[in-house]
Amino acid sequence: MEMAERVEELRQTLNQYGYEYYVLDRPSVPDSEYDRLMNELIQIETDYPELRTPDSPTQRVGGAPLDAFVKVTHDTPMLSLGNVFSKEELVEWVERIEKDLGYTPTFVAELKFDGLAVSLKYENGRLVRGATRGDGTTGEDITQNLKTIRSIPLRLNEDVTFEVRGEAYMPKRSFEQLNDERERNGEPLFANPRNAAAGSLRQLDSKIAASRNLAFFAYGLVSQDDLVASHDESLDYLKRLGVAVSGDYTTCQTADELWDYIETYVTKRSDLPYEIDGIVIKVAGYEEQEQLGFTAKSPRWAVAYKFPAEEVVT
Ligand SMILES: NC(=O)c1cc2c(N)ncc(C(N)=O)c2s1
Repeated sequence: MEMAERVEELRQTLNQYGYEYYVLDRPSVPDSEYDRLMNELIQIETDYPELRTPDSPTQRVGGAPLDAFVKVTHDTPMLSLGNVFSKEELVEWVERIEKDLGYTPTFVAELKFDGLAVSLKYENGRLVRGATRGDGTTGEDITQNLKTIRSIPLRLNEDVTFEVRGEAYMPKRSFEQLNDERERNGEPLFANPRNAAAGSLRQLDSKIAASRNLAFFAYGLVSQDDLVASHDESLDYLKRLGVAVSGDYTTCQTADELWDYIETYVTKRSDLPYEIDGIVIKVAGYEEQEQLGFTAKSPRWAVAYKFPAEEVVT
């Protein structure tokens, strides 16, 4: 078989196995099979360096540490969300939307992951840039570190060009293991998974980021073309492309349904393998989002219900 064909075949197989393992958490082959194919690809790319490309699964852990992060400007600002802290405030927010639209739209309720907001730019299905939110307009290029996150695909199932927005986070188990290790080494502990994720993604040496077992959930996409017509469709579309999307979202028709969803997670959140600090509620339809627009710093068509701060058990 032609070497280039074998390389492409190995890449597609390894990307599929990686997706099953890291995104679906449902591997279809034993680790030994994955490692065998990965070693074959590494060997071929070593013998034929011209066949090695940035989107190869062998290129997840970058080269030499950076001296600094390059600043990037977000074509579409990464806005922050307005917050509500009670059912009354949530009902007021829903009523304002009903008044603006003249009817009650469909809402999507999702988990609010407590990590670091990031932007992933894909061109023709390949990850070309990963960046932090920064101040919403200017972030930092942390592509090398984000490529080490196994649930971030380097190559999508379709050659689309768009931007994915989501949260890079550290699962609770990774956080506990990291702090146990730091305690053994007499290093300062991280206060919480969010700080640990932020600290990991600020590392100039991507080998350190790669060692921190970070994960990622997409929660939106930005595109110039009309790929989908609503937010819930965008989540299904991202899943189809091989991007990690949390399955814990639901559509709601009323404030009461939204509040029921919030209440289930007030208790359920402690059982989740990652931290959440609230529930994000969005108007589902892109036309309604367009109609509602933005305030100076936040969308009018989305809000975050923040859980009460947990009493710290001393
Ligand atoms: N700042 C933002 O727009 C968002 C921030 C977050 C977050 N931290 N977690 C989840 C979502 C979501 N499910 O939409 C959003 S949206």
